[in-house]
Amino acid sequence: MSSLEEPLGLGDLPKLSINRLGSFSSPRAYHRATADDRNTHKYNNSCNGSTQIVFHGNSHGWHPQCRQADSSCDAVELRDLPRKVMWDLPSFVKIVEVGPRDGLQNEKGNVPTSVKIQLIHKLVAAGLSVVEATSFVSPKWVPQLSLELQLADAKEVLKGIQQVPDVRYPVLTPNLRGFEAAVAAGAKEIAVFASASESFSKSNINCTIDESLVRYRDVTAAAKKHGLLIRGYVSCVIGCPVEGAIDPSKVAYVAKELYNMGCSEISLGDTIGVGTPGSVAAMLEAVMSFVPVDKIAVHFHDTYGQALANILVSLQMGISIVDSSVSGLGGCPYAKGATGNVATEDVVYMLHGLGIETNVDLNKLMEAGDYISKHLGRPVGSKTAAALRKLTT
Ligand SMILES: CC(C)(COP(=O)([O-])OP(=O)([O-])OC[C@H]1O[C@@H](n2cnc3c(N)ncnc32)[C@H](O)[C@@H]1OP(=O)([O-])[O-])[C@@H](O)C(=O)NCCC(=O)NCCSC(=O)C[C@@](C)(O)CC(=O)[O-]
Repeated sequence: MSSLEEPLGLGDLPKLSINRLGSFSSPRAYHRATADDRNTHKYNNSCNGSTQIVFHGNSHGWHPQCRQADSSCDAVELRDLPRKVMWDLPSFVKIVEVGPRDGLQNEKGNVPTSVKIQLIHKLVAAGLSVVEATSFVSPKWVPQLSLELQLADAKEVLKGIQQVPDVRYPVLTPNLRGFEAAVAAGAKEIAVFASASESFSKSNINCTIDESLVRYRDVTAAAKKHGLLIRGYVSCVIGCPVEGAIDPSKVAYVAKELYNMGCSEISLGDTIGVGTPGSVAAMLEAVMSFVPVDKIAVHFHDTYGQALANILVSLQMGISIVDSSVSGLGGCPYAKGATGNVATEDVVYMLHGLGIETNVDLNKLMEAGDYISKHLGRPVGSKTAAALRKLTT
């Protein structure tokens, strides 16, 4: 695949060249089931993944039953289905808001520094505890004027934020020069960003994957010396605009290296948004062989409208950190055609609908979305916000 026109199907996935994990089940979910449930095999799935649920009509109505060779699995009551499908979900999800950086870096017109600062304040007021603030990258090394315009004021943005205790404001640093500038501006958390695609690594940060890892070893060592938290990104975890499908083992390799050099969170970016739940599950399975699940974040661009489905499958596999962008702002200046991140409002709406806590106030979040959309002169990019606004106006 050399463009965004064809979706990546499961059949397109390259073979894994690493050991696969046996199971996704989280111990939390097992504990959540009652002892009775476990004894009657309702939760402790004895069907070993070969189960098919079939529906049988009888005098009691429609009941799904497990169809399997050894028939050791009890019939499952229909009323248990929602619980069965949702049993592995976390009770709390931490949302990492990337709109002020990942979102605004792709805007063509200039966004004043004061608007960026105000946006960050509004996002924090909505309850978001991690807001990626800006990026200390080279203003010279950009394919579009947008990035230069949007990130030239990184220092002013970081200095201008009234930082709230217990809120994290990570900033992107591609090298030691960016790291030093970030520290001088008061950064307490940095993010390094590598790629699982050689082509994207070259176009984004002008070096090979291995060269970037050498560079990030210096940056992370310096960050640890300063006692800073470090986030690590892997881009193009499903597909690359040039190389097409990316082997999950490549993603796992880069994620493992970043984790081993001290990144406390590894964010897996579907930069061009081509992933579907099947390809995402295979990629996560590979990464989870090397990085603990509670250290993994998912970062979906919504180019093909797959982001919420991909988030759901990630949650089912035990992930509880999700990156998103208010009003779906963004794109990537190095990935032509890719749209913004999944909208934070839509993620919050889905999570709350699933009974998952986020500590985010959806109304206040929509105010932040209205604020930036108004400034950019366009309608809000969140379906949830658009629908709820229609109801209230
Ligand atoms: C990595 C480099 C610097 C290599 O770029 P290079 O040209 O190889 O670097 P260099 O060391 O040769 O420096 C070139 C010039 O830039 C200056 N320079 C060098 N570094 C800095 C710096 N930190 N801050 C300010 N200036 C800097 C440096 O001083 C020099 O200036 P000159 O000597 O010619 O006057 C460049 O390629 C770069 O900045 N890339 C960043 C690109 C970017 O920001 N991409 C978007 C973010 S990644 C993303 O969006 C994906 C993500 C994270 O969201 C996840 C996902 O969605 O998948």
